Order: sequence, then C-alpha cells, then structure tokens
Amino acid sequence: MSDLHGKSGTGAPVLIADALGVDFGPFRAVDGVSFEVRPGESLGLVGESGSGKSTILRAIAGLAPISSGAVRFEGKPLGKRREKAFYRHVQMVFQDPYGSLHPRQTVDQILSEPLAIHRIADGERRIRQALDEVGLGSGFRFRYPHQLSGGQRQRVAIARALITEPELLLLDEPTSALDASVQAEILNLLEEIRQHRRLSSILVSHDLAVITHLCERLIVMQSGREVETLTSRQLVAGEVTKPYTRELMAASEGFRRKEPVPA
Ligand SMILES: Nc1ncnc2c1ncn2[C@@H]1O[C@H](COP(=O)(O)OP(=O)(O)OP(=O)(O)O)[C@@H](O)[C@H]1O
Repeated sequence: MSDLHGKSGTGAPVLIADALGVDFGPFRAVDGVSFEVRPGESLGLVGESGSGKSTILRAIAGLAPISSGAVRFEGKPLGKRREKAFYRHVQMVFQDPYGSLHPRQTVDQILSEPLAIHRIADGERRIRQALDEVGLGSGFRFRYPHQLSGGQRQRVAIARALITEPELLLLDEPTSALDASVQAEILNLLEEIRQHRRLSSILVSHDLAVITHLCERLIVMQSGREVETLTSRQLVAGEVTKPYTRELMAASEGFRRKEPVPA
C-alpha cells in the first residue's frame, strides 16, 4: 500500500451525499443514499446493472436531478445547475473511450479544450505533462482517436480529466469496455495517479476485483438503495453481513478466487 493510502481519509470530506434521491418521473432510481468521500480516498460503488450506480455519479456531475436529499462538494451544497468552475474541480471518465472522444479532434485539441474553457494558462507544459502522466508521451499528441487503441483512448480520456487538476474524479466503469490485459494496465495507471496526486475518486463498477483493487471502501447497491458499506479488506476477507453481497461475490468470477476456502 502506498503512503497516500495511509494518509488518505484525513481532513474534511471532499464530497458528502446526504440521503440522495434521484427520480426519473415516477421511477426512483436512487433512494436515500448517504456517503462521504475524504481527501485522497477512492470510494467504490458496486451492484448489479440498474442498481443506480451511474445515476449517483451523474447526479453529482449535474447530469441527473437531485430530487431529494443533498450533495455537498467542498462544503457547498450543489443546486440544480453547476457553475463552470465546478467542472474544473470535478471531472468524469466514462466507460466508452470510443464515444467519449470527439472523432475529428486530435489528442492535442481534446486536451486543449478544457484548458480553454477554464482559461488555464501554461497549456503547452500541461499537455506534455498530462500525456507523460498517462504513459502516452508526445508522439501521440497529433493523432486522432481512430489512430489509437481502446486502451490508448482511455488514457487520453484520463489525461483530459486530469489536465484541470481536479480534486474529485468520477469514474464510471472506466475499464469494462477494454480487453482483460488492457484493463489491468488502466487500473494500474489509475492506481499510480492516485499515488502521485491527493486525488479523491468515486469508482463505479460491477466488478468486485476492480473495486477492491482501487478503493478503500465500497458501497454495495441494489435497486437504488445502499445494501451495506464495507472496506475492501472486509470484502476480501469475506466479512460481509448481507446475503446480497455474498451473491455478488459468488457471481464475480475474478473475485471468487480470493474468497477464503471454508474449513
Ligand atoms: N435518464 C433516465 N430516465 C429514466 N430512467 C433512467 C435514466 N437514467 C437511468 N435510468 C434508470 O435508472 C436505473 C438506474 O440506472 P443506472 O444507470 O444508474 O444503473 P447502474 O447501476 O449504473 O447500471 P449499469 O451498470 O447497467 O450502468 C435503471 O433502471 C435505469 O433504467
């Protein structure tokens, strides 16, 4: 475990969700979920498809309504609209690196856009640094997305998210569209970035192995509700209290190997 793992979790929470509810018409997608994310901490959201994980991230990002409860970022309650400055401090990485990058923009243009939006100076140095940080280097700077592999595209999406130096990263299934070997590379990259920056993150995944790799704590979700909150250590040790969490563990192929063998 890195130093940062040791240090994370101290200080005032970066984000607090207090009984967050999200309704789409009569349908309640998220039903009173509460959690906090501390500086440098990575919080996981796991659960089956449709359990409301992505909706929580979207509500924080202002892409889904906060119908009830409250979300505070750095102490300030989030209203209906997000100020432009919010997106400098909170960035999101989506599952699909093919869909999330503009096909007619070069990597340079993709990385320049957030700098222009937020009027951040020193673009040249930041672009070079961001490309280095995600392991691409300057040789990729003038390529188009179709000239990159899936893993390289996701590295560009991560560089784009990091270039504004956010405090909070929202990661929505960032590896699930990738081949297993590339998945591992991107997970390692995200872990390295966590070690270098005091960056908080919320990671959505249906894959328990991915969550325990990157997160100290995780919330198990079902039908928009929190089933239980655990540390990754508790999950790996099988110290879970809810049958639903056991079902998820049994269904997660990569994770089954880590379950303790019964005496
Ligand atoms: N804009 C929307 N309008 C109506 N219903 C929605 C909308 N967005 C999400 N939902 C519904 O809310 C529920 C939760 O969806 P969400 O995408 O958050 O689940 P998830 O746990 O992230 O699942 P997955 O892993 O499949 O993405 C689903 O039943 C979904 O159909």
